[in-house]
Amino acid sequence: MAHIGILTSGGDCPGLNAVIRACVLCGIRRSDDTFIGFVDGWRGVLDRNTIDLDWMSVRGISKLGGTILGTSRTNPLGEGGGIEHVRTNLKALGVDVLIAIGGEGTLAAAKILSDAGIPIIGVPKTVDNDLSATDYTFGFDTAVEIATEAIDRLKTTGESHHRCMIAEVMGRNAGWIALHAGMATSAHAILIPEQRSNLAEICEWVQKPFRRGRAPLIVVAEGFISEEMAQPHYARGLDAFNRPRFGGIGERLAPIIEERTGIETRATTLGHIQRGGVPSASDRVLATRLGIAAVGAVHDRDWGSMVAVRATDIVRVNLAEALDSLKTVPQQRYDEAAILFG
Ligand SMILES: Nc1ncnc2c1ncn2[C@@H]1O[C@H](COP(=O)(O)OP(=O)(O)O)[C@@H](O)[C@H]1O
Ligand SMILES: O=P(O)(O)OC[C@H]1O[C@](O)(COP(=O)(O)O)[C@@H](O)[C@@H]1O
Ligand SMILES: [Mg+2]
Repeated sequence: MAHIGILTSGGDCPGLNAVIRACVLCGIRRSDDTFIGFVDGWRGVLDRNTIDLDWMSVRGISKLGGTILGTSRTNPLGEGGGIEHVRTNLKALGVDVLIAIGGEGTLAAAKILSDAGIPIIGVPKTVDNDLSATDYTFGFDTAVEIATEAIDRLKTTGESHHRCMIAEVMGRNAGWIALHAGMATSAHAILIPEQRSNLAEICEWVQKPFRRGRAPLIVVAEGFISEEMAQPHYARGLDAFNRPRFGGIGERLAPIIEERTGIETRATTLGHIQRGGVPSASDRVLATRLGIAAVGAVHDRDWGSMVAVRATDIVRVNLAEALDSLKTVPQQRYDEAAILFG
């Protein structure tokens, strides 16, 4: 029997609640574990702001988007925090082990705390699917579904008006959402951060389908950098961790494409819509399996590990392995998609 703390941190994504539910139900059934949830990620750890998580409080939440615990991008090691502060607060609350559900930022902080002797198990989450050591993260499938549905809609209005439509999707420095949603919607070009296409070839990919009587469709990832650009487009400054807040590359490209090709062009940024709403069935399943596996890791006292998916299996990896490098779109996956551009 263990007293387990759970937190969700970083950008939210569909499936977080399914992990929380699976952890709590599995822990209670398996070993009479007790649970508390930290409110708003690491912020709740620093402030000792918690809620009790029992059987009733997780009832029916698998299908809910967002996170019942709230989230934030608080740095537990930043101002007002620190390793000893975290250790003291967990001890005061009687927490034996912390399950941290987050992306590369959250898990980087978890790794530092774990190296300092604080028992932590990581669960990977992000719509961006950019975490190493796991084939997929929950939230990604739902984000791709939402983006695909939205882009299908952009296509019908684009076709009616004989316009070029640009759909901008999330993903930070990885092009996974763009690659998958772009392929699913038969985009005429998919622009991703991993590939520095130039404006001349982008315009060619727009003009070719237009000549065939089609409305050109471009799917662009928010972190895309064309050959002509010195850095990714961002106009909303930096976040608390000095990373650019992306968004707006589609709007930036639209007038350039319109001017060069003479084809009327409109851009739509899908933004946070991609992260909201109910998780897909497959994300619920993945999240539930990861939650069950996290409790397994707790009882094996496998501190500093992260549960992950490899093919169809749930495995455990070291947090260090997960943080080794960003998982970006490999050349072969891009080349495969690019055969159908234009
Ligand atoms: N390298 C790091 N070391 C320690 N803490 C980090 C690191 N990167 C990010 N964090 C903290 O974790 C928070 C969540 O990370 P973020 O990247 O925003 O979300 P995610 O966990 O979804 O990747 C950040 O706001 C920051 O405070
Ligand atoms: O919600 P915010 O703070 O505006 O951040 C937007 C960023 O969060 C994401 O949606 C998800 O990123 P994380 O998984 O790292 O939180 C990115 O695709 C996007 O660039
Ligand atoms: Mg992140």
